[in-house]
Amino acid sequence: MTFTPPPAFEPRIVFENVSKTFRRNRVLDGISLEILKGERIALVGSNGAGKTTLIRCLLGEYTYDGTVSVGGLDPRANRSVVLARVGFVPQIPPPLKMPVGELVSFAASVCHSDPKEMVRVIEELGLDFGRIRRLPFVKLSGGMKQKTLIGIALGRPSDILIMDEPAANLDPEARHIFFHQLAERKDDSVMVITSHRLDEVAALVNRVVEMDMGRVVLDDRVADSVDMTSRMSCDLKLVRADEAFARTIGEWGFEGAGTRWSGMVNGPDRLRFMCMLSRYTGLIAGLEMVEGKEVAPCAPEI
Ligand SMILES: Nc1ncnc2c1ncn2[C@@H]1O[C@H](COP(=O)(O)OP(=O)(O)OP(=O)(O)O)[C@@H](O)[C@H]1O
Repeated sequence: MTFTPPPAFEPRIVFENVSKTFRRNRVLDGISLEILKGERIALVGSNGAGKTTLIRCLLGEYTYDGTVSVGGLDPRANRSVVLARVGFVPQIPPPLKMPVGELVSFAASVCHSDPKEMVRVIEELGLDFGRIRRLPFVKLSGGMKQKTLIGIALGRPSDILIMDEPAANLDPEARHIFFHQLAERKDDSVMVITSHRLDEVAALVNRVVEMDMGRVVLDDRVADSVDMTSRMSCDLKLVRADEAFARTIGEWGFEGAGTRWSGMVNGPDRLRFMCMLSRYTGLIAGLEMVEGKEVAPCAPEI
């Protein structure tokens, strides 16, 4: 079977003075933002800052005041065209009862793409599609749902990729593979990834937009230096053994005992790792981190 994807459109998103009010609650307050081809945006902010609402506006799900343009189109008036070209991983998986196999076929038909490619991404993330394809989507674990939704979003042609807290439920190996998959599509599209923690996504992006109470409070370009596919080999020496540290470093997949520990950290996880280490500053007697491309087991998610 051949698949003819809808014509590509310009990977560009523009918000002009966009406001959104739920009853009397002003959730977006005059947002203006232009996102261009090649930009990978971390949309960060505390709970309730308005990140998901902004995304729902650009997907054409909500009415709003102001103007939103996605690939030159009004997403409200052109929802099906926009959704056919925008890959989306939602924060909360929809409670769908349909079997996983049907969901993938349905999603592929909506965006005129080959379901096999979605299955390939899902399996790359570590799911055995043959075993889950007859299960109702709603019965999958949180991580399995997220892997399925990532597969659907990445396993299709798209000019714009929107991900709302996509890595929250992924196991460590899947996180590493997911970073690889994002690295592959790095340059010619637009990516928006939301998180309430910048350290989670800092290494994946080249621009940070922070929201607070429905406004953009920071818009910064960041150095595009971290190799998303790299891993760092790390050796740690402590001044003394510590039970709490041993537990935490064990959760990162490190091996060792007492005062000596070693393990691998995903390149994009390095900031999170250092944040964790900073809690134990007084204990650290020595630290060596060396970037490499090893394929050894990596540091698990905390
Ligand atoms: N459908 C809705 N009806 C009414 N209020 C809503 C609706 N969706 C969001 N809100 C409110 O809008 C505000 C912003 O919510 P939003 O989900 O956009 O924040 P967020 O930045 O994505 O937060 P989080 O990091 O917790 O996901 C919150 O006060 C929320 O209660």
